[in-house]
Amino acid sequence: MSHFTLITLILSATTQALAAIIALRGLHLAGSFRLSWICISAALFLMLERRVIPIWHIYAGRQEDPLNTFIGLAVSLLMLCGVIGLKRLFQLMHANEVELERLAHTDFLTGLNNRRYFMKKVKQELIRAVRYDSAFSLMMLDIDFFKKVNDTYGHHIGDIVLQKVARHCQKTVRSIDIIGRLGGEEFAVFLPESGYDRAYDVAERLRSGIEETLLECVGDNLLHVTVSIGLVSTGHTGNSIDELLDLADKALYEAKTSGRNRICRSQ
Ligand SMILES: Nc1nc2c(ncn2[C@@H]2O[C@H](COP(=O)(O)OP(=O)(O)OP(=O)(O)O)[C@@H](O)[C@H]2O)c(=O)[nH]1
Repeated sequence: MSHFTLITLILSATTQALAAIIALRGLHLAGSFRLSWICISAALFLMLERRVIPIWHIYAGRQEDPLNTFIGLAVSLLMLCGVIGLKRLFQLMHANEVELERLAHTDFLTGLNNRRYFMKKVKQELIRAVRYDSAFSLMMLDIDFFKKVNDTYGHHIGDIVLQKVARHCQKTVRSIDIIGRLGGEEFAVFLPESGYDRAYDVAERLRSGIEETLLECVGDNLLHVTVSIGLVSTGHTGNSIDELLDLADKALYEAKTSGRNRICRSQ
């Protein structure tokens, strides 16, 4: 190996090792992959250039040529960087997958389950409820005169109201309850192991809690909203999720037409 090749290799190896260290501190997927690949290729190249350097010779004290010792150490370092880089790459890929899955299930504005995922989870719960003949309830909740909020304060404030109502719902229900944003200003909550009385209590806590809460989102002005709720409870055990939502929607419509800020039950 000529002096020129050697110096070029040393410089390139040092640069790559430094770049790999930077990469390990949070570089994105493609960068991490490229750097690991470069480190490992550089290490292999160095090994082949010296006709395969047995690294363990260095540690066993059998390597006498100082150049070989140096290249052996460079190979070890590059290999190490490459392996750590690969490990980081797999971690990033896994984190990306988890994040993509989360995004596919989540409503971007409120952080609740989106409609599709809500339906999927409720379908599973329904199968369980039918099998064990257990009680359940489903409620649909809609913010009253929400168009007026948007028209008066703007869409941005409307979004904040949606987020605050979503947070209130999340805080009020149990962790086993399934809550989702069906779209617009409409939310749904599925309550496993809950017959009408228990579900009505929860619905009333949601309704009164939102009515009493003054939303601090319009500068110094406090905003006040109410919700209407349609409730369907067991007795409809044989129904599909679509049929249940339809029943809850009809009850919600009744709550809207009979004055809003109230709970109506599906008959
Ligand atoms: N800020 C905001 N507004 C939304 C969003 N999605 C839907 N809306 C608005 O929600 C409003 C819904 O209005 P309507 O369906 O007339 O219902 P409403 O005014 O709440 O009246 P009632 O339901 O009958 O009490 C519309 O103005 C939509 O533009 C959203 O993500 N953000």
